Amino acid sequence: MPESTASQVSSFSTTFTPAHLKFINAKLEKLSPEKIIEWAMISLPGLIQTTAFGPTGLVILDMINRIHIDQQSAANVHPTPASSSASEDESDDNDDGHFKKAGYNTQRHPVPLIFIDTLYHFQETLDLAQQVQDHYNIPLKVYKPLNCETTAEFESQYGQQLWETDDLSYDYLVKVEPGRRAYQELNAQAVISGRRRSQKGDRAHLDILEIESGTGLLKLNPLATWSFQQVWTYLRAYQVPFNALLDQGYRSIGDWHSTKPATNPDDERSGRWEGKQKTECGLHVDYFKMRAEFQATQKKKQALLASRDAAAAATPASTPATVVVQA
Ligand SMILES: Nc1ncnc2c1ncn2[C@@H]1O[C@H](COP(=O)(O)OS(=O)(=O)O)[C@@H](OP(=O)(O)O)[C@H]1O
Repeated sequence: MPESTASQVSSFSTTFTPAHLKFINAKLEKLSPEKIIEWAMISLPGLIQTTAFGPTGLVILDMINRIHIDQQSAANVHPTPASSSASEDESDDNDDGHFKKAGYNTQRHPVPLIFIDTLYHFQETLDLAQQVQDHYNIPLKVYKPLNCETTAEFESQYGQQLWETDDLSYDYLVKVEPGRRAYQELNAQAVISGRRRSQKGDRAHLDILEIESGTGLLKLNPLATWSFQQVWTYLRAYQVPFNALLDQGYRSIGDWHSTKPATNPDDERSGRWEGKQKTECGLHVDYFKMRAEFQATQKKKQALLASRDAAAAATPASTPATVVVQA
């Protein structure tokens, strides 16, 4: 990390107060996205990137790929959790051994990359995921809804079109839970996301660095200040692969059933959840609140099923029809 960046934002501490956070954000606001990412790669332990391969995430991915940090600095980024059972090979890896075990080449791409496969993505998004892995020669960690490999498996457990009947449970099952599982498995302490202020709605006042209450998980939004046009210009200038649907008027791309081309040129998320009040999928809202609401919904559903079963059991079996046999 160049001296200038390190000294501009140097007071990171995992126990910082809201005042520290404000101070750090004031410093980050003055840095370019590249410098913000560089700072995070050096200063934030357990840093990962989560992406749906939206244009913003692709710019971030490309920037990460262009940043080279030395081994000593990498040691600060991904400390190995203390493990008495580490083999000699693993202990030789020392500082970045944890992520090597998880299949990441910390030399080439030091920030693990995760994708939550909801099982309802467009084929174009899945193709792009493969294209990006090939282009950058990076491993991708894919997380799906728990115990579900296919849409058929998901629907056999939760029914068809769950997003229509119970969108909160749908969001929790396909996005929120897999995301949390990813953070836990990778020991993530800081997560890079592709949100920007110009995406409006809840994102209009987004801080570059956020801290999640209750968990202390850090969330970094390095392109918070960029417009769609800046993102697009970068993608073209650096020949970054992007989703083929962008050429068909799509701007923000999630599940196929909740995504249309943008209907308002001034609002890139106007094609999401058309006709609904909804503006977020749950990944970026209060996790504990979301989980509590999901659990309450499940309880209600179970109570309803139990009362239906009880009612069915209390109904006397219908009298078999009498068959009159004519002599
Ligand atoms: N499926 C999935 N897997 C991993 N990460 C994901 C996913 N969906 C959203 N994100 C993260 O949220 C960023 C904003 O996404 P969106 O604008 O599409 O909104 S939303 O999250 O779907 O509501 C998004 O930014 P991009 O990296 O530009 O895709 C990611 O950081």
